Amino acid sequence: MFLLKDIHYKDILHIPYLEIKSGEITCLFGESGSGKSTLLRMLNNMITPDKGEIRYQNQSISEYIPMELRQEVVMLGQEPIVFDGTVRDNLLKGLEFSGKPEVDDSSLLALMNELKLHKKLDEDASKLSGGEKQRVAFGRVLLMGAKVYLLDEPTSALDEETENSIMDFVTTEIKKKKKTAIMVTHSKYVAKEYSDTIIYMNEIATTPNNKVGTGHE
Ligand SMILES: Nc1ncnc2c1ncn2[C@@H]1O[C@H](COP(=O)(O)OP(=O)(O)OP(=O)(O)O)[C@@H](O)[C@H]1O
Repeated sequence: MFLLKDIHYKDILHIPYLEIKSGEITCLFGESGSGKSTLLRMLNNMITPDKGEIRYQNQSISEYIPMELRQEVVMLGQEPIVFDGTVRDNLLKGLEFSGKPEVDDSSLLALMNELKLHKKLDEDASKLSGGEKQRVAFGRVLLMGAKVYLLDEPTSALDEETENSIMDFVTTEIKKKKKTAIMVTHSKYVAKEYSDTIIYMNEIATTPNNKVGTGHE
């Protein structure tokens, strides 16, 4: 689904060659500062490499209209974005931005239940805890029905039990709907339990602190 060739970005990341498969859940694993978020942001053209080519579905990513690409390859960033308004407003925001029809309250409540978000739809989203905000942002992204989900530490603010329960739900949904996910995680357990492929940054990339082929663990 993605093919990267000889990518250079500042002195942060150099990736000689990388393929990411369609229909899989791929985890990016590596030490802090190894360029995981940078790589993720390249995949929906939020960052453009200085050199090299990224292909998405056999076409250079630079040939896509960025806004259209980002609706198909949707990003859930490390810091959850919360808009002014209620939990409902926040869940529906992605659909609103992409011009898609709204979803009724019962579907929103069913999604919230799966995300272990036991809050009212009319609740002020700014009053939610960090972990709750993260799940509202996750819900918003899931509702968008994208082809590819770029998930940057989507469960970092959650306790282990909630994290596992949400990962169970999300990965089942992604597989059922034949979507693709590329996820950054610091959890070895999450990477091993929920991914089809683990990409170790120290094996695919060179950074100032890092050489290709140094192996992992
Ligand atoms: N726009 C930028 N300009 C300059 N340096 C940047 C920029 N974005 C990221 N960096 C640097 O690039 C390196 C990689 O950052 P990145 O956020 O991709 O790492 P990461 O592996 O996701 O880290 P973490 O696990 O801590 O989130 C870091 O040293 C960071 O400071």
